[in-house]
Amino acid sequence: MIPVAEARARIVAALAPTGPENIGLDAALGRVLAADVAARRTQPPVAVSAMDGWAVRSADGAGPLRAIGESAAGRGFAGAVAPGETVRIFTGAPVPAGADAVAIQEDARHEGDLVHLADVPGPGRFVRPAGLDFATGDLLYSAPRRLGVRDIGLLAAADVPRIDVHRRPRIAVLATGDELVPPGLPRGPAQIVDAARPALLAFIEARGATAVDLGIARDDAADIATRAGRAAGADLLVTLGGASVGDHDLIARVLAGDGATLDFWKIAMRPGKPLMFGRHGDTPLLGLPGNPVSAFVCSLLFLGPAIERLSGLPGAAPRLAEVRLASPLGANDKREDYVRATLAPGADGIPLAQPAPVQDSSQLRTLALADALIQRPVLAPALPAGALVPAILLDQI
Ligand SMILES: Nc1nc2c(c(=O)[nH]1)N[C@H]1C(S)=C(S)[C@@H](COP(=O)(O)OP(=O)(O)OC[C@H]3O[C@@H](n4cnc5c(N)ncnc54)[C@H](O)[C@@H]3O)O[C@H]1N2
Ligand code: MOO
Repeated sequence: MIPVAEARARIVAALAPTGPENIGLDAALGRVLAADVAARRTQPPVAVSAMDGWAVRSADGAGPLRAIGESAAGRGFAGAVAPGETVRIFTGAPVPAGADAVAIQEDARHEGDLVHLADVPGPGRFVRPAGLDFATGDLLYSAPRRLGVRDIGLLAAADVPRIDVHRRPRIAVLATGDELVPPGLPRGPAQIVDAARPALLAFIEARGATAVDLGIARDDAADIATRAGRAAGADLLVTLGGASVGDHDLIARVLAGDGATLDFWKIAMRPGKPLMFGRHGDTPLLGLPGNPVSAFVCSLLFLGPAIERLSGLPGAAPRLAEVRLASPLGANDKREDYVRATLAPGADGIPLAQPAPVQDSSQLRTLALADALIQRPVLAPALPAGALVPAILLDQI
């Protein structure tokens, strides 16, 4: 059994980022930049007003000033403002030559051609200078970076309609087990519903990769090998189940006979001990345990970073937050433990974590209703209620 951090490091080190592709901004959300991006324009392109009011020369004082025209957004005033003059101006409109400030209309009285100011703006007041946000050639982003909603806005503003991003990783998923039947189909009395594969497919899509569903293989060497063969060309093959040592746990044996090599098999973690990693032909292979909670926790701790790495990012461990135990926890053994817990608001702002009383790795309900996974390091001592512990928050997952 190797430690969790070492397993993750070995997985990430064995994977290389996918190559670049050029895509439109409309498809950019969640994608990872493969090249730096510079602004292709200056924003704002000229000095513009931040308010509706009057463009003035601040040195003119309260006036009265003579109104000589109008500057609207997208349609500036062609002339210049001479001493004693003003131009009606609106938010986003170019500040005319000669003017150096804007008086907001609430502070101005307009009678015929004459404008009186109740409050005289200082130089630059309510003027957005050219390039306030960015200028042509400014480096906006260094690759790699996963693009969020705000990034789409900035790229659009910078007139960058297309970008180079890493190709979406293609992750092939193969479930195994004679007992598995997809949801909604007829089942024999000892059969169960395949729950881990739909969850895994959803996890992959949620992480910005493309899931390639290879279905459910029977506990049969030929079926497993045939289906695994269809993963050729994928960036990663993820198997589900059959990872342990039982007579019907065939993944390691079948794939080894089919040209797979294993880098490691079994990690010091609960749930998720029988995790395996290696290669099947040219395709990296991640073997997840079949217990659905184990499969999810392994996805979170290893597949997530693997997808990140394939996407061009570093492949970091999930972030840990601090929570406070609502009840005591026993001492831990040699396996790093991830304990399902619900969270309640704590008096001091630190959430109070209540571990589920039973932590069996078959129980999807306690997983779905959990708010956090408390991390228990190897050989952690027993802890009383009130102790602070690290946890992965599940609210975004
Ligand atoms: N003698 C030992 N037995 C087991 C060990 C061990 O070290 N020695 N490890 C245990 C641990 S820990 C785990 S985790 C499981 C992992 O086993 P497998 O990866 O071989 O998974 P299966 O045997 O195929 O299935 C385990 C369990 O999960 C159910 N399952 C499988 N796939 C799905 C699915 N897609 N959806 C829902 N449920 C699924 C399956 O029916 C089994 O109940 O091994 C322990 N045994
Ligand atoms: O690791 Mo298994 O995942 O303990 O049930």
